[in-house]
Amino acid sequence: MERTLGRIADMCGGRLLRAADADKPIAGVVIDSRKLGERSLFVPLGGSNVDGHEFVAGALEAGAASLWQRGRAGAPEGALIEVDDVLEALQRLASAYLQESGAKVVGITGSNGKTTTKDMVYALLDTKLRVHKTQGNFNNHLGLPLTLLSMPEQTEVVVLEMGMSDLGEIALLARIAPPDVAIVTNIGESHLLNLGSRHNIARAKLEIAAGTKPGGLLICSGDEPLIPQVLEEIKADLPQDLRIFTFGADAASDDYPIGMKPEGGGMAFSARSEGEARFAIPVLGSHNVGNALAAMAAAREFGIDAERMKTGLANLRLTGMRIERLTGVSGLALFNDAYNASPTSARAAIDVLAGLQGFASRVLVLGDMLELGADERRYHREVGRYAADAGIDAVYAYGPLSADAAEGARENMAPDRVHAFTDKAAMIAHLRAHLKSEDAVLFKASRGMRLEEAVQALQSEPLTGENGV
Ligand SMILES: CC(=O)N[C@H]1[C@@H](OP(=O)(O)OP(=O)(O)OC[C@H]2O[C@@H](n3ccc(=O)[nH]c3=O)[C@H](O)[C@@H]2O)O[C@H](CO)[C@@H](O)[C@@H]1O[C@H](C)C(=O)N[C@@H](C)C(=O)N[C@H](CCC(=O)N[C@@H](CCC[C@@H](N)C(=O)O)C(=O)O)C(=O)O
Ligand SMILES: Nc1ncnc2c1ncn2[C@@H]1O[C@H](COP(=O)(O)OP(=O)(O)OP(=O)(O)O)[C@@H](O)[C@H]1O
Ligand SMILES: C[C@@H](N)C(=O)N[C@H](C)C(=O)O
Repeated sequence: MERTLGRIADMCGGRLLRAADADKPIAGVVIDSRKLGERSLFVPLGGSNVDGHEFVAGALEAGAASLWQRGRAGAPEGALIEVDDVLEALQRLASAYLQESGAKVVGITGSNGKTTTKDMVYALLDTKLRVHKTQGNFNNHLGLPLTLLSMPEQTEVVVLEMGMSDLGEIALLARIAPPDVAIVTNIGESHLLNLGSRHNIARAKLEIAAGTKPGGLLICSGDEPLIPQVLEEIKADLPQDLRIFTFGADAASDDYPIGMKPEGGGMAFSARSEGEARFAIPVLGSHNVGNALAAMAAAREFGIDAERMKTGLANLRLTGMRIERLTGVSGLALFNDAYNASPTSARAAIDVLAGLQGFASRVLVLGDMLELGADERRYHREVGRYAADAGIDAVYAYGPLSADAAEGARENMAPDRVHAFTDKAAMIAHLRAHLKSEDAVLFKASRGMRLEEAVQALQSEPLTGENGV
């Protein structure tokens, strides 16, 4: 974003403290003073360690401009814009910049699949349009505005992940960036701790529908009964002429896969919406075919045809740690699905593992699934039982909650095939001593468990058992 400081003051609802700075050229917004340049606008935010205002004087000395919280003492001399609330000013600036750019908005929310679907929508639109997308997981009240402010001026479509962990959060994000196309991937159990019920998760997610532009398109799962139920409850809040397109497993939805099968390390499928065309995605899992159908529906809205869809999906570059296939030095097949976990995504991961062919053993390493609220132990036990019923050959459970997953697995697995740990190093040592190079191991846990550390260990260290190499 390039604007004069005076224009930025107008865009964010602030007051320029020195009129002489009105024509100062600004290129880019930063929230970390260690990354600014002389044409930056520094936005000082509070954090768990320090308040960014402590770095404003240094930013001005470096030639940058800065926001300043109205009423805060000690404002240094320099190119300052005084605002009522720094975070709100950042959000207003981002929204104003989006409106001035004229870019269309694809907003993506859901308990699981936001990042994956974002990457897919980006890959499809990028075959024809100038597209910008959320980097990593920057999907909240701070990440979304920063995504917008990093958007090139000529962007035609911006693809935004919209995350939440409480009611009202998606509504805020949709106010900052009202979607032309809104996607709700699924309603799972993520953040049940705050929301209390899946019904409330659905209400929180469908705030994106209420925030969509009149005549806009809502693309959502047709397999989730809570979605039509909540849409009926909130129909008075929905925009005029909202169009709804559903994707799901069968003909109960507007679109569904035909002839879906694992192929070449990913999935191949046709779609009811695209006739005889065959598509391929370089990632396993029927749930990722569902994500692809949602992404294709969004792309269709922007005139992307089947040939471009084939190209875009084939060239998909998926953000890491989403069933990411890796190989250990021993030749062991590793599937790193350790970015995050909830019961829905854990079951999806187990389905992928159970469907793998050509491996001596299929091993699940399951870490705790966090933020699930009062029923967390039951959810873990049910996932462990699900793994046993799916025919997984061995289950490693890591973390205090995963002890319940181990109990659930033992309901239908030999006890010597189920191992529970609270010490990551001990689990890694046991894995290295008992895995064979012909095995496949899938890792699944919430972000807070940092299970990727076990993936990295098995990727870089040899196996030590009698069959290890
Ligand atoms: C404000 C900020 O920058 N926070 C980040 C910062 O946090 P920390 O508390 O450590 O900051 P400090 O106290 O160190 O510093 C305060 C500020 O001062 C700046 N500063 C510091 C030193 C200096 O010399 N100069 C400086 O200018 C500094 O830059 C600070 O601004 O660092 C953390 C570690 O890197 C970051 O994690 C933290 O970022 C916060 C959490 C954040 O919200 N970041 C967004 C960009 C973001 O989108 N992060 C996503 C995670 C989003 C997420 O969790 N989404 C949920 C759903 C939504 C939940 C919602 N309720 C919520 O609250 O998020 C999901 O399930 O997906 C990400 O990074 O993945
Ligand atoms: N439609 C889906 N149904 C179930 N699980 C899914 C689905 N899509 C992705 N997943 C799984 O959920 C996990 C997270 O995927 P992804 O990062 O794309 O979702 P997200 O919504 O961005 O997650 P988070 O909210 O934790 O950032 C991965 O393990 C992935 O395999
Ligand atoms: C913080 C939120 N984005 C998240 O990832 N929560 C999971 C459950 C975790 O912290 O592990």
